[in-house]
Amino acid sequence: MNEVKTGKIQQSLSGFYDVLVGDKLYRTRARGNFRKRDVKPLVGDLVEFSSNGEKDGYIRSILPRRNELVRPPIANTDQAIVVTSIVEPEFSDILLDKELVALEKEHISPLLFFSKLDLVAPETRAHFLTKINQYQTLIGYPVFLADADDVLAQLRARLTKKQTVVLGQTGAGKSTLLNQLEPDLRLATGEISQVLGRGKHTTRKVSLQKINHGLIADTPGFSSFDTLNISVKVLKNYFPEFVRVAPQCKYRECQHINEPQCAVKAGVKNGTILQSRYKNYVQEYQTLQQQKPVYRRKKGSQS
Ligand SMILES: Nc1nc2c(ncn2[C@@H]2O[C@H](COP(=O)(O)OP(=O)(O)OP(=O)(O)O)[C@@H](O)[C@H]2O)c(=O)[nH]1
Ligand SMILES: [Zn+2]
Repeated sequence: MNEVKTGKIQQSLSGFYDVLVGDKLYRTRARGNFRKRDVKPLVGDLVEFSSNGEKDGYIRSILPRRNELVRPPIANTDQAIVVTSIVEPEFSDILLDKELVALEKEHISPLLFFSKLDLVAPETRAHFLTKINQYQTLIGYPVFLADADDVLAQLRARLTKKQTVVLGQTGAGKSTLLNQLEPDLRLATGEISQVLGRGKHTTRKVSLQKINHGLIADTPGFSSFDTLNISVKVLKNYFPEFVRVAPQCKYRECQHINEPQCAVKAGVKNGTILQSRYKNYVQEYQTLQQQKPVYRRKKGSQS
């Protein structure tokens, strides 16, 4: 008998989609007519599928997505652990801030995890800690340090009933963290890297794994960040600390660039907004502005 079920795509493998329904996994395909419609099912998608067997089925529809990331390709993510190393690869606030903007745009909550603090001298560590902690105190992002007591328990507690992605530069320590969080996953990541060999991480597939009553996806690392696909006018909306003070700017549409009496610029001056965040905002603003010039229609020019 053909039965319609709803489940979540756990991984996709050459035309097949593994769909999780509770604890059960179904290997499904997308129907021909469905494939023509130009919507490709993504890992994380909630789908309706018909099944007349114990283990297989056909996807009939994708339920509306709450959000969608392009890199990694995944839908319906609640939160992201952004793994950033202090060295090897070297800390870059530009890269971090770009990642954060991409997440804010999709309403995905960032958790910031900093690795390799043990590899630097105490003075360097102290210098970085001041900066890192400001992401929590001045912006509000939860900060986790790889070498802090109890960091794994704290992170693990955050994973319950959530879909989490682990993001970060190649070599930042994503897989290392995941294996510490869930030692059962070690086998899976070990197998994959053996098959693909070193340095072929970019071809690695995204898949959701069960962890502490939630789901987590390790993702291929990146070595640089794509250009943000954002309209220049709304970039400011993805800096939460700007959004909080913006009502105090003189102009309602203040872009926090050249306008007088700007609360964001005042915040940078009095130390309540990180200087580097503002600098990265201005830089990104200019980049986006050059890419997509804003055409303003002159008043009265409509015909
Ligand atoms: N000393 C130290 N080494 C670390 C730490 N975290 C990760 N490493 C090492 O850094 C290297 C890269 O870590 P991975 O976990 O493979 O990094 P990744 O982010 O998964 O990298 P890709 O899969 O290539 O994207 C490994 O040799 C780890 O042992 C840390 O906190 N301290
Ligand atoms: Zn302003």
